[in-house]
Amino acid sequence: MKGVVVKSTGSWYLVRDEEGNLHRARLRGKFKIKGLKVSNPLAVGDRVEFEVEQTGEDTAVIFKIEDRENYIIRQSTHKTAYSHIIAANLDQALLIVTLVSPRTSFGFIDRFLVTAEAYDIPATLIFNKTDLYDEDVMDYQRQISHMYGQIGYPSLAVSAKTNEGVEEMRALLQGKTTLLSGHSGVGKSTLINLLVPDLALKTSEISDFSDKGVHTTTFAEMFEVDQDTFIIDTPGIKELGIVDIPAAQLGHYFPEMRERMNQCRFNNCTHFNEPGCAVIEAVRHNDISLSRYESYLSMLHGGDNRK
Ligand SMILES: Nc1nc2c(ncn2[C@@H]2O[C@H](COP(=O)(O)OP(=O)(O)OP(=O)(O)O)[C@@H](O)[C@H]2O)c(=O)[nH]1
Ligand SMILES: [Zn+2]
Repeated sequence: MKGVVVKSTGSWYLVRDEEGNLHRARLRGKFKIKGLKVSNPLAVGDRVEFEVEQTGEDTAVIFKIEDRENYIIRQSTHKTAYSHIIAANLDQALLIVTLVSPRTSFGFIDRFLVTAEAYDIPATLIFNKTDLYDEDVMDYQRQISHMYGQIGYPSLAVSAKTNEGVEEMRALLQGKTTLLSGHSGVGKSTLINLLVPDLALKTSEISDFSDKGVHTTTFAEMFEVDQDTFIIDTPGIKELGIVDIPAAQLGHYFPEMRERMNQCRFNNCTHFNEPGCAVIEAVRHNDISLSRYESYLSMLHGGDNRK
């Protein structure tokens, strides 16, 4: 049978078959990922082949993992330890942000976008809580959306309270597997509740299986919106684990810098204080937004990109 992993603990997995039934499964044999030490060989979103058999707690055995289109990992804070794959086979990532109550910082947004670039996952910004925006904040939101739109990140304004934009958000998700991310308090859970029918039921179905095992940390859960539409939630993960990006490479993950950097005088330009830097020139002329450039500098000098 074929299925998709909807929960991964590293020792056992929950697999949803094509008819929508859940199976608790283990992995047959050892699977290794080249050049990566991971604590879980299989992650939420992985497409697998499995057979059903009764082996103690687990009722299925996974014998094949299909090649991944992409995946995101969470790096361990200790250099020596293993990484954890958060999710695989994502079509897109939506970052939920708010301009009031709480206000999401540009630094946070831009680190998320750099991560999405690094993993090659299209990203969209969702501005939630528009019911709380006054005219000035509305204007500001439109300006920010315009700025991000110009560099290739679409956005959508929604309110989980008034339902404004929620149908458009549903349309964005349609037929795709989408990672939803956002700072605590932006309304991610409220939106997921609006978007996923019978969410409470699905959550309890999934946790029914979890209760059979010892307590294990999971990093992501996948919910079905409809037969070919899925949402991946990452509870407790504020930021995606960013890959280590050398200083000279960081600009590649800012699309508006990437398109200008071959005009810099030095080909190893870090766009900080080098003479003849095309990026700095573009910031001076407002062709690159100052807030994006500030995020870039803060990542460049932050050393540890995860901060
Ligand atoms: N006014 C307004 N309040 C909202 C909206 N969406 C969510 N909220 C409120 O914002 C608060 C946080 O919402 P949650 O859905 O719990 O936020 P979350 O992002 O899941 O946060 P964590 O559970 O901490 O990860 C709750 O009090 C919600 O009722 C909205 O569109 N407008
Ligand atoms: Zn430069």
